[in-house]
Amino acid sequence: MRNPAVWLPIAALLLAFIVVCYAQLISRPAKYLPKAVWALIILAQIPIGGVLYLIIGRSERTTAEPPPTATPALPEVDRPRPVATQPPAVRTHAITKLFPGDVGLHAVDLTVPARGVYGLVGPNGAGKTTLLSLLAGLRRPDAGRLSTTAQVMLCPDTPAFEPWLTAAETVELFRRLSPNGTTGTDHALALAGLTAARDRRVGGFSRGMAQRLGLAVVLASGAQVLLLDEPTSALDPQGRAEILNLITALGRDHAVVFSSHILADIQRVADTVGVLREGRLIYQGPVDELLDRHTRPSWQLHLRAGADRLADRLGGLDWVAAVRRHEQGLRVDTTSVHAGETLLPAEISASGAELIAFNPVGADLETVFLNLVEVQP
Ligand SMILES: Nc1ncnc2c1ncn2[C@@H]1O[C@H](COP(=O)(O)OP(=O)(O)OP(=O)(O)O)[C@@H](O)[C@H]1O
Repeated sequence: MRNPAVWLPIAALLLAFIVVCYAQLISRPAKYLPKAVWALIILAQIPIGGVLYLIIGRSERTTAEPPPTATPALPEVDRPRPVATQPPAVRTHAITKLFPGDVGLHAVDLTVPARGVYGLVGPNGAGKTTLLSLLAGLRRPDAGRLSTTAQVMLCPDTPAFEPWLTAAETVELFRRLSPNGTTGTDHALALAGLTAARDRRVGGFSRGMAQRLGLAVVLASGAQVLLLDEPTSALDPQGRAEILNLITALGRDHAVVFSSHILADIQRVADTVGVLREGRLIYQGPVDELLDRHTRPSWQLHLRAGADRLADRLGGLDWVAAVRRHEQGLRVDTTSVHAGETLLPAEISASGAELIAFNPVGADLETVFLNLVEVQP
């Protein structure tokens, strides 16, 4: 090896290999570790470090980077509105992921605004979790493309952490893995409502506390796109209200994608909604627009007696769209407000039903969702 004719070409090859690795590191997002750490590994473990980086550490240009860190500002704010002038934070083009039985996702075109809360809804098995895992880069699509302009962080519905770490150590770990960390661990824990549990081991956490810890980790990561898979599913009513307020505030500075079965929560905090059914996105747009477009005039009738008689009578009328029984009486959908206001009282009177109260029903996402999911072919 003392002969320069032997080691010089080898050294030149290794140098060229390192240059190639660094060029890739600069031009692409890195996976699993921050870029600075990969840079050290490439240099310290020639050439194994470079090979390792090229195989597992190099990310596609279109997928999200691992979580960085920054302090999310969380002022008390009104419901956020999407910023139309900024490019979307995430966009998918005909993204497809199929599992045996032709289930999964079929050519979904999702557009998540740069700021605001995007509510993702759909019945069980509609593909919400699959879509979120594709957005987070945890799964590769079978077809289609995904583009993001910002870093993405996913909080699964049942986050799992090392049981022997405390809550503070867990958040601190994620914070330190992020290269530009400025978010205080205690601040993130406080926002997620875990200050009192900061020094408790995570192994003893309830499901609701684990969900809160997942949110604290997401906050400490500083990612700009936050994917929250059913973040309130294990929380009590007070906890739900707290987390919904937090999500609302986060939507001012972040793109938050929030999946839930609790449609009242989505209606409360989301400004954009995407409805998935059997792996297809059947609606995407402002929540208010969805409510306006799909809500029929509806009336709540509180009856002391005669509900069945009245329901039979209304069933055959062409201005009545639907009649549903409930404990206290009937809910009647009409084809127009005018019909409900003028014709319905006359029918109630003619049927002999004993009316206690007659109220118009406000537009609610749950009813619209059920109509969309059941009625659409
Ligand atoms: N790893 C997998 N292997 C096979 N099938 C899968 C896999 N992951 C998801 N699926 C199927 O893909 C479809 C979508 O599942 P997904 O979990 O994304 O739905 P979801 O909308 O999140 O449901 P839920 O509301 O019940 O959580 C389902 O039919 C599911 O059975």
